[in-house]
Amino acid sequence: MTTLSFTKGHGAGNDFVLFADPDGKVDLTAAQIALICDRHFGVGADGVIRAVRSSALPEGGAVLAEDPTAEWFMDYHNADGSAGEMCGNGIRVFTRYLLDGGYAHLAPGQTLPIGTRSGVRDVQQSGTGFQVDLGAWHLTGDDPLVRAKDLGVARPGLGIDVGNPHVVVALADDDELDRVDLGPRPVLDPEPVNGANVEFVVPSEPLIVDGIGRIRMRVHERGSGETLACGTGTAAAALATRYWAGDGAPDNWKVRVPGGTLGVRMFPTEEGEHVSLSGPAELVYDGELTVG
Ligand SMILES: N[C@@H](CCC[C@H](N)C(=O)O)C(=O)O
Repeated sequence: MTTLSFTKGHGAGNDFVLFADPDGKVDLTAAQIALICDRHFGVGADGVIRAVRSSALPEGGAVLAEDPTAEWFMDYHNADGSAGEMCGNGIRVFTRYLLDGGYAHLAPGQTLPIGTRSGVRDVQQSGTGFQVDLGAWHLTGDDPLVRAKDLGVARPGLGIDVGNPHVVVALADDDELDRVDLGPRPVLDPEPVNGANVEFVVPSEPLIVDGIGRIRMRVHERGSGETLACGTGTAAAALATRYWAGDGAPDNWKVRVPGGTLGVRMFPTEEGEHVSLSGPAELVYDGELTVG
């Protein structure tokens, strides 16, 4: 039996169980993680985040080679126990957890480098929440047809990688977005080799206000099902909408999701265009759980 002190947190309703394991001694199985995330038999969450020192993990070697100051690694697992490369809401909540727990410090204007399975990600304060540079993005070329319950005919998807894989589908209007049933996992044809998170988007009316693009989005996350928000998914959705909109489309976006609104910004760097995500990060309560 392992007893863990945990904290429950969320970013725009995308919720996580977080615990500290600085020296990498707690190795939960996929079944244990799935039980913790179960909303009836466990704490209930979209994922589990372990705060572990990069130096205590095999994956941490690459992280420390990229940035020797990336002391902390966000060890993220989905609700079914599968490992995720990156979590855009999770990393903001993780930052709040590190700061409130005294594991790290972040002065205004500074950045906190955090290790993830998709590399080092820099986080900084933004209003009452945080902004994370998700790094360089790319079209994957995996553009499957997507079938979802109550949506009628299959729709074309656009594959986008922002550190983890996404397929974005444009819907006609709010009625379609409200109608689609994301309980069952959408069927992708062909299925990308590593699976994908699937985002459904509609443009707001008007699409652009004061130079900022606006869309609504719902998501079915790989390994977690429908969630109230997906940070990397909002970045993929904004990138896809800008791609479809063509020349003159803005680089700043507001993405409305069932759990709130997140900001997305695209900006040039020496290694190509990066995309950043900003939004809230809340810690809700502390508890103790025993896993057998
Ligand atoms: N909720 C996350 C994404 C979590 C990982 C995802 N389900 C995957 O398997 O890639 C976010 O906020 O980005």
